[in-house]
Amino acid sequence: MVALTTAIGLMSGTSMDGIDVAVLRTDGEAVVQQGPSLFVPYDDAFRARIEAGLKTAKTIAKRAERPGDLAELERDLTLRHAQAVQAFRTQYQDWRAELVGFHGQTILHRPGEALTVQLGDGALLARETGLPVVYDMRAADMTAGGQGAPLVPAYHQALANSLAPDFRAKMPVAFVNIGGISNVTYVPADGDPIAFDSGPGNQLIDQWMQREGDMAFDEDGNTAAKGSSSAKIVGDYLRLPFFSYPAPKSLDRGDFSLAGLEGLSLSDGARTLAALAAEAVFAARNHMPEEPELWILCGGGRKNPHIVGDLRRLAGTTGTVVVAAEDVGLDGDAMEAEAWAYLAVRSQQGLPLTWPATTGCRKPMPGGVLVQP
Ligand SMILES: Nc1ncnc2c1ncn2[C@@H]1O[C@H](COP(=O)(O)OP(=O)(O)OP(=O)(O)O)[C@@H](O)[C@H]1O
Ligand SMILES: CC(=O)N[C@H]1[C@@H]2OC[C@@H](O2)[C@@H](O)[C@@H]1O[C@H](C)C(=O)O
Repeated sequence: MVALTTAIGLMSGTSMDGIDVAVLRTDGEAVVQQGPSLFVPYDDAFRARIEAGLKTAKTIAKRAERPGDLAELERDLTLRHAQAVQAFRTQYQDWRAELVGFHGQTILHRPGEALTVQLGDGALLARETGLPVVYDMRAADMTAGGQGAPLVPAYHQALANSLAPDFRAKMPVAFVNIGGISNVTYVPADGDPIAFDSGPGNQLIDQWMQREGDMAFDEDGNTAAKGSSSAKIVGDYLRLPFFSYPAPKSLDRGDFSLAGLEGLSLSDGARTLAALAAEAVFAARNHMPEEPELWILCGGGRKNPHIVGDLRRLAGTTGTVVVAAEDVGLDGDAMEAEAWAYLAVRSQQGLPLTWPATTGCRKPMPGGVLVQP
């Protein structure tokens, strides 16, 4: 009989809006059973501390350095994750977790310098929760020449293989995570997935709404609904060198900016950036060997009807179909946290987390650091 591990996954993404918690029971190969999930938001003050931490992090030259108040921020962030685990276990007592997969918070990502920094103290989390913790899952990939991101493709591949027969018949499929940054995973019928970061997701929209409208994000695309998009500005973004770099490739949060939108109204800016998010995802097909038959959307951007509508229109021009994760029986909010649970189990078993075609590593790479409580 296959041994199953029940693992909790914890993700604090580039949107810096809070902690996603999910639980999974798996053998590290096929997904066996997804459990419940929980989102624990950060308060505004803590979010502002992370934002400030991103600036401080720019001075980091070696990944263990914690200049300024980053050590204190790392401790507080870890304690918040411990509280999130506690809240989750109290709410879902039937799911007795044996392991935690801890992503932490990326504060710096410079793949060209083999430098990626995630705040998150695995040993402290293990002590606080009393559970073994796997963390620091990006570093090993970088030592093997990889981008250190994205890591979710291993899980996307397992999900693709567990789709209902109707959807499996649609291989190749592309999973699209529209978070702060968007990343795509192309899963062929046979062979390893191809993956890379595809461009800005919600991050520029969020920055625009915060700067111009004093709102955290464009909820349900309500602001964009009053505006129209500028094809010229979208085109200018798409001509930036990133889009023609070969895959695999990955992005840091600071790699795209709002420069170029000056003078636009709040609603025109929101609409233009939604169009950009959709075009950037669609442009990912330029790096795929075949047209995916199905695009499966996850992450917060699937709730912006303009991003989804534009992507549907674009996909329609190639006869391909766009669905939300929920349409194929998956949870588009919990998927990243689930992935961290899945990757933790793979890490514990010494299985690869990344492949040459997902991050550019020289050979399939295991990764992650296991700490006992
Ligand atoms: N109802 C909604 N309408 C429009 N946009 C939404 C909605 N809900 C969430 N979003 C967008 O989704 C973002 C959060 O997405 P998500 O949680 O997938 O990001 P993340 O996991 O932090 O990012 P990443 O995957 O890059 O690490 C929010 O910042 C917001 O821009
Ligand atoms: C360095 C880092 O944290 N990258 C994140 C970020 O957010 C989306 C995209 O950029 C992806 O590369 C990655 O997260 C996902 C979850 C991943 O590693 O698969």
